[in-house]
Amino acid sequence: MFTPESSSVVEAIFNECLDLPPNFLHEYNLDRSWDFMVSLSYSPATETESNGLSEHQDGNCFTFVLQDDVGGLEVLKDGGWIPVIPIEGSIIVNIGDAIQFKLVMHECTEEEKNNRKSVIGFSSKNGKENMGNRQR
Ligand SMILES: O=C(O)CCC(=O)C(=O)O
Ligand SMILES: [Fe+2]
Repeated sequence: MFTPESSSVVEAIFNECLDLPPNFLHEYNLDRSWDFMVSLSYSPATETESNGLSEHQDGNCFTFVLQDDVGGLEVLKDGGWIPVIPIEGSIIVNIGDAIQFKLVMHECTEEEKNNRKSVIGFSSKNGKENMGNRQR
C-alpha cells in the first residue's frame, strides 16, 4: 500500500491539482530514504484512561493511513471535529506540513469497546525541520 510508486502517484495527482510545474513535487522530495511506516493499536478507552492520539498535523509530505473498521480518526474543519468514516481496507491520504498547501489538523480518539488498528506510511522529506511539527 505504501511504496515509492504509490507516493509518486499521489505526488503526481497533487502536482497537477495544484497546477505546479511538471514534476515539481517529485523533485521536491527525491530522497525516499526518509519514508517510514508505523503500525498503531489503540486500546479501548476506559472511564479514566485514554491513549488516543491528540490533535496534531503531520510534519511530512503525505501520510497514508490504512485503517480498519473501527472509528476514531477525526479531522478539524471549520472549528469542528469531523469523524472519518472507517472503511476497512481503505487508505486515507493526508497532506503533511512539508507540502504547506492545506494544514490538516487531526486526532485519533478511542472507542469504548473496540480496539482500533492502523498502519501508517509517511512519505517524508529530508531534513529534521520538516519532522519537527509532528506532535504526539
Ligand atoms: O491511526 C490513525 O488513524 C491516524 C494516525 C496519525 O494520525 C499519525 O500517526 O500521525
Ligand atoms: Fe497524523
